[in-house]
Amino acid sequence: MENQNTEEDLSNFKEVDIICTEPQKNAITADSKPNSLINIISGPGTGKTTTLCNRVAYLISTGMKPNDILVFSLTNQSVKDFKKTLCKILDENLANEINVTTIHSFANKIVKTNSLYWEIIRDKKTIDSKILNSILQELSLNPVNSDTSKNQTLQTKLTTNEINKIKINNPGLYKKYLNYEELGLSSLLKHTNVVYDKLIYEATQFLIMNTEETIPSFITNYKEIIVDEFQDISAVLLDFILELSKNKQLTIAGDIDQSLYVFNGATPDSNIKKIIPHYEQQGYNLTEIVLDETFRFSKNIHKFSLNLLGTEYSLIEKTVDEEPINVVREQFENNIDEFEFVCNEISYLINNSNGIIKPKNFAVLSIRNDVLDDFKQYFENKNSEIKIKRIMGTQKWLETKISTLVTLMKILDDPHDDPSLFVAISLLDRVGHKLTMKIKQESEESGQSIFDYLMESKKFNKIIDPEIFVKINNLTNTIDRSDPGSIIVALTEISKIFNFTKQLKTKDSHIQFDSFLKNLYESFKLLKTTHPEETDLISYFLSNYQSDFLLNDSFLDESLNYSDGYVTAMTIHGSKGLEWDIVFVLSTVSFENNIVPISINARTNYVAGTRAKYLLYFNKYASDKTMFIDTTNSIDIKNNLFKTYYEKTMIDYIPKLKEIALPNDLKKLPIYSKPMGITKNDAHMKSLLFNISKRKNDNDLIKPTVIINGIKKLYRKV
Ligand SMILES: Nc1ncnc2c1ncn2[C@@H]1O[C@H](COP(=O)(O)OP(=O)(O)OP(=O)(O)O)[C@@H](O)[C@H]1O
Repeated sequence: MENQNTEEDLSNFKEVDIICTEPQKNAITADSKPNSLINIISGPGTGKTTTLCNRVAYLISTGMKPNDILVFSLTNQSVKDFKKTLCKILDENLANEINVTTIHSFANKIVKTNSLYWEIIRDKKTIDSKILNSILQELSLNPVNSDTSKNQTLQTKLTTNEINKIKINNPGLYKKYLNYEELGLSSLLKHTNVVYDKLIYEATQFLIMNTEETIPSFITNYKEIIVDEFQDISAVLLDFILELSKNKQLTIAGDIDQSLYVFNGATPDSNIKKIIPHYEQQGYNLTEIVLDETFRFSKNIHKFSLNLLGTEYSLIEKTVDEEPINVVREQFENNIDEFEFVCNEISYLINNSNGIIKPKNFAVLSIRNDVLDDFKQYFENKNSEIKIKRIMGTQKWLETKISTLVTLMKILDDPHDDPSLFVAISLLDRVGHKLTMKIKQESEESGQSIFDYLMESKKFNKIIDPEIFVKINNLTNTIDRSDPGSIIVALTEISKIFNFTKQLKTKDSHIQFDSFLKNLYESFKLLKTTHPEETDLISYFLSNYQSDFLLNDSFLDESLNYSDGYVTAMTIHGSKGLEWDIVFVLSTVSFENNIVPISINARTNYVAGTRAKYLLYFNKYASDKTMFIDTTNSIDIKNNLFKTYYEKTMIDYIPKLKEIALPNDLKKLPIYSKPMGITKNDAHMKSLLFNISKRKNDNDLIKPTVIINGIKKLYRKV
């Protein structure tokens, strides 16, 4: 076979059978062919990620090289989870050779290597008044007079929400908007999502405009592209993926019903409507596989979740066989009562389980960060012996102005890094976009870096104090790159030089700034213990902060190593793809002292409800009543006494799935139980202990339905 080397390398590995279900097997072993699509449709806990990882292992066992496979996921967290699962299946060194990355990080490399970077941060064209008008029309705003269109800019008009509205309702128009480089530097900082889309758009354009010969091999060398979390992809991302996977095998997996990022521009419906015909019409190979068995929960949680979604169909045929426990639906008058209840339940379960139930078995989820912060405080005051941890799903700081600190760190790393200095000097008083462009152009003409040019030509001295460059030189020469303290001091100094703290206008952003520096300091200190050989922490940080664990506070926790773990408190959005034995979903309707109501849609509820393996508490505020989980009475429904949050489900998007789906009888309510903390209902405790301890003794209760062996096997180090 062509991959001699891989086969030789693999001789060091032991063969292990893949244990999986029949549909999983079909997805794992489907042929990898150019211009071919495998669409894995999968509900919660049906092994989407596990199956994709097994597929990677299988492909390698059939002779593919690790660098023939490119795996995309959407967020740093999901990339991390994918890598973790891959390491459990493959030998760690082999697993680390597979490129698992976010789509944005990969596109960023394409754009950077092709010096399109400048194009992105520069105003090129003025927007066409026709396009501007169609965008305004889309938003039901007044049209502009074509005479004034010359200076019309969208950046002052559109909020992030408005941009997202165009993005979702009219992807074609949005792409035109991206093409018209109406995005000045200030709007780049304002609409982070647009910057990301612009990046993807430029990378796609690069692929379209170039041929196989002119595209660097690191972009084209892959044979198979795998995309996890496909449901959360936007139209702009889909274009990029389709372009990149030309002549390659594309394998996608997702669950539209768990798509949470529609507010952020994900377009699961139009993506499915586009990708399937794209392959069908060209006569390409298309394989659709439905994973029909969940390994996460038994039938009670399944029925409850389907009712949360408001769907009459289920694609999951088989649930877990454990002792079923009823879902608890308890109501509260205020959040102190709710917090008190949750705290009592957790300590009751832990303290009466003979050590079988541990803090790590619990998660407390909410749609709201502030509620979780309050809950954590309450919990710590009450249960000082049980540890609780707030996990942040996304690296929030990357979405804020604080991310400019990375730019400043790049200058500390290398003052001749032009793009960074370009951004930094625009932070200075009296320095506008025009002047920075002039400096850039002149430095280019002189053949010098911006730093050298400004130091040597004294032309801009009146506006930019030359002392700045002397100070930066001093900083970069004296900084001890292996010393966390020295780096933080230098970062604070350079922030002062560029007036950065002055730019942080609100009290919140100052608090963020301080906590970011503190977090960074702790991460660097920890890094020194985990990677003692690393002498240049700055460059380690810069090459890893996008995709790695640094700054992710769950990383800090791993080293804390509480013997029984901690109770996790996190947002529903952050919890996607994760699972716990016992999950509390806090009520979502505002209480009196929390007056901003947050609307929650069916999919968010569905993701929250399907995080629990054995026991789910789905709390509610007293007056909050939800159709199909609290009532099926048609008169109540007619009188609008019960809310609906329902929207289209997977079956609406792919109607042919109805043929294989099972009915879910919405007219029958799932059965609820009384909370055991109040009634001390030991029947629940018994089932819970039975399930948790049985799993421990029985190697996670894995019951193989199909074993792929004999011909194809995967490998793990001996
Ligand atoms: N064939 C199998 N036999 C036993 N357990 C399995 C099998 N496939 C997957 N699992 C287990 O099921 C659980 C869920 O798997 P995984 O996280 O891959 O599902 P998922 O579909 O990606 O979940 P989600 O939809 O929530 O993101 C994991 O604990 C995994 O180990």
